[in-house]
Amino acid sequence: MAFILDTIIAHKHRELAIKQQAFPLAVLQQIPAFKRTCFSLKQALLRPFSSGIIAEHKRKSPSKGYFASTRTLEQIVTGYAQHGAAALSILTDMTFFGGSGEDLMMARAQVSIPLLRKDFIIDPYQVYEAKALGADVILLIAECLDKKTIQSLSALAHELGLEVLMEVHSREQLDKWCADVDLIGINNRDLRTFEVDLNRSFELVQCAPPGTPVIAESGIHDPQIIASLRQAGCKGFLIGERFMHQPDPVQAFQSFILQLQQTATHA
Ligand SMILES: O=P(O)(O)OC[C@@H](O)[C@@H](O)c1c[nH]c2ccccc12
Repeated sequence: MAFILDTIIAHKHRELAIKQQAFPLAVLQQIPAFKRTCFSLKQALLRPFSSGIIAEHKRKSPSKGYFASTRTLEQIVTGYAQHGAAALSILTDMTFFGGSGEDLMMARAQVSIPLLRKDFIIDPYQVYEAKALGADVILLIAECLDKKTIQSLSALAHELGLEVLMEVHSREQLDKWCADVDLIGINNRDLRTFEVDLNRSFELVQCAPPGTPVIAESGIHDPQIIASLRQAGCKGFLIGERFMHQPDPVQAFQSFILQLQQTATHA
């Protein structure tokens, strides 16, 4: 059986062909968001007293199915921003994660903090699209891309004023880093087996290129672990399920932030 990641990428190629026909580049470039000035995720994470939390809007996942949240995207993103999220991650993949470009556009209309377009980017078209939908940062998953492609997609992102988050899951993938990569994400979840191991972040943060802030991604459920990850050198913490799995993700986020503040003051 093919791994899910291979299935997703094959699907992205088909989706791309259809989208490029329906919305040619010239059309994307006419969308007002295409001309906006982006927010910097790098700066948001390095700001003193930043919570460092990048809260993710995710409707479902291939491993968990639909999440329990009963709130609208608008309620969720405004709540996260109001209660101290440093940035938001918005899933735009529809088939496997239930998201869409409209989700990103709706989030953009609600909040003025950095937005990460969470998708499987394999082609320049998707970088233009990210800008037109209102994103500030794109995700490049090292597992799916060779170094040359990471270089060219990152250079294009910078041309459009977007930042680049390169996601890795192994020491070797860090070698795909190039100067246009602004942030490193360490995914604790193996995208091939779905296994989660928080030690990935603790191990790989030590190997990250200096000057490129590191974000620990996936499987973070406990505010206490954030203090340890921070001590190890992580500047950002990408959290989805922990909140989306609650009927009221905003309330869950708020009490998480409170606990986080308490652990910080007792440290
Ligand atoms: O829901 P979690 O375990 O808190 O994880 C969030 C985020 O890290 C995860 O959704 C993710 C990380 N990298 C990805 C790449 C594609 C899709 C999803 C992801």
